[in-house]
Amino acid sequence: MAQSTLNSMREASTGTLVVKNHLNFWGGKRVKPRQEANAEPVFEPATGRVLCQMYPCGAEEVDEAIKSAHSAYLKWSKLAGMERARVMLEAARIIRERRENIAKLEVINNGKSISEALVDIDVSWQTIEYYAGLAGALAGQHIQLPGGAFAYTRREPLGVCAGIGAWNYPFQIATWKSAPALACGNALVFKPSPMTPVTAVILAEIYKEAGVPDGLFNVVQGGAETGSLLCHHPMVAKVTFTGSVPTGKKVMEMSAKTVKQVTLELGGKSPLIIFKDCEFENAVKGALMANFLTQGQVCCNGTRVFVQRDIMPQFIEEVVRRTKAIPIGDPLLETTRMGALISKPQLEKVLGYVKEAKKQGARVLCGGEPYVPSDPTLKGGYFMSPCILDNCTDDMTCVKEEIFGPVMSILPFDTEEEVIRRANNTTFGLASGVFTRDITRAHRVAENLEAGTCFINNYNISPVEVPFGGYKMSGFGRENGQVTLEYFSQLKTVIVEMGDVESVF
Ligand SMILES: NC(=O)c1ccc[n+]([C@@H]2O[C@H](COP(=O)([O-])OP(=O)(O)OC[C@H]3O[C@@H](n4cnc5c(N)ncnc54)[C@H](O)[C@@H]3O)[C@@H](O)[C@H]2O)c1
Ligand SMILES: C[N+](C)(C)CCCC=O
Repeated sequence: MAQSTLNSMREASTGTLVVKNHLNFWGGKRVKPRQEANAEPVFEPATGRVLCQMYPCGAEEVDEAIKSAHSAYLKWSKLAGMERARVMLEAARIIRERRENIAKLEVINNGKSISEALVDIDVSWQTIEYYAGLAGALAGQHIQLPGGAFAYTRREPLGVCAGIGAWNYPFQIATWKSAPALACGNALVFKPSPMTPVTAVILAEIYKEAGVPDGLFNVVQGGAETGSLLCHHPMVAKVTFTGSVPTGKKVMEMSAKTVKQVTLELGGKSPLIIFKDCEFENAVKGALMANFLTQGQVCCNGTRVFVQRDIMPQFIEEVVRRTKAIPIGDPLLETTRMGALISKPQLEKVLGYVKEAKKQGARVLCGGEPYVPSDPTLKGGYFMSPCILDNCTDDMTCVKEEIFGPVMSILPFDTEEEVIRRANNTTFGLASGVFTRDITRAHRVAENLEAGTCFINNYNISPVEVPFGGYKMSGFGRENGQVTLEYFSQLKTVIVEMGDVESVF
């Protein structure tokens, strides 16, 4: 089934695909929506055309998906780690084999360029492969106690977990959540963003084809209401959420009612600090990587670019020159480097931020305008030209708020002490970056920045082996890396007496 859906992608081009298959998945198969009344159109960002309809799941459907997950969990959790690993490795292999077609479908639904989507799909199978490798290594401790008694700990799964995803990395988010969850012996019910419903169900089909029990990875479609049903459900042990800060707060509040564990991967307004002793060419490339991937719709983007005053003129000249040269257009073309934003409202919101920045005194050095590609198919797409703002100050809205679009704000600084204070002056704390040739300074700055990640002399790379997550209001818990196993498992202590019970009674 997965293969036949994906096979149709070979011929698909921008503006041609219509998705008609059911997008819910539980009990090991696609499930017809129960009610078609609340259908929401899903758009192809590059054309503005309707790609499919999304039918939100109601309480009965969510309950069915969770019960299906629970019965799969009872079987899956009894397998040895190595047995789970074998199935997961097969899923990773299938994704790798079908990477082009999955990436194409992702592009059509999300609007990002195919060159980026291919990387996202590669990161996805690597994530599953990585956690498959760790599944067999899950282990407890043995603790010797007096009189021959001893204790041991068991690392056990949590049960049924719920995943709620954002729209910027639809397939990758589903794998970042499912791979560690499944490796630890859990089942997952995943709700993608209502704007990007089409690729999570492909992942569900691939897991099934690889041999997971029916119900182990399920997809329920919907928006806030469906998400809140997951957060309230008594059979859900944990919610792993990726999205905005306001929604994250609600997820935490709802989950508290039944004391569910929560992981929150939220937004950011990350600082990127460029010292005058940097390797200049790399710093400019780093600033572009920090701002313009996925049309700037990246949680960890370094959108506050602090540049040491001495190199400001050269930096501006070069970063603007390169930004103006970014090829915008049909995201399925290999030469395109910037596709379309996710939706018309998102495009308008981002353009609104640029307008507001100008009103507050920022200067637009390039971009910040709607962009209409010459290809007539793309006339209704949600494109804009990547924007660089200077003359910015720390109190401007464009410098304080997460824009989630291709808008870089440049801020001059003089000293290290000053820039660290200003970089930390935010409620967010997802990521940060520093470019310098001074190794001592690099580590000192990394230590002092209040963020879950600090990139030194690069930006926005995320190897699956390293933990990713926020400080402050950017959330808590981690994805990727070994540590994430701790967020998808719980520790049981078993105490064993080898002698007689010494009773005080
Ligand atoms: N830290 C990370 O790893 C990371 C990654 C990607 C995106 N993000 C953040 O996500 C945001 C953009 O994504 P978005 O617009 O999809 O975010 P969002 O908060 O609007 O939605 C995220 C998800 O939550 C669901 N949702 C909305 N209301 C809900 C409710 N009341 N209960 C339960 N679920 C609910 C949505 O349907 C969607 O699936 C940005 O702030 C970005 O920084 C963070
Ligand atoms: C893969 N990146 C670029 C590090 C993005 C991770 C997910 C954030 O939105």
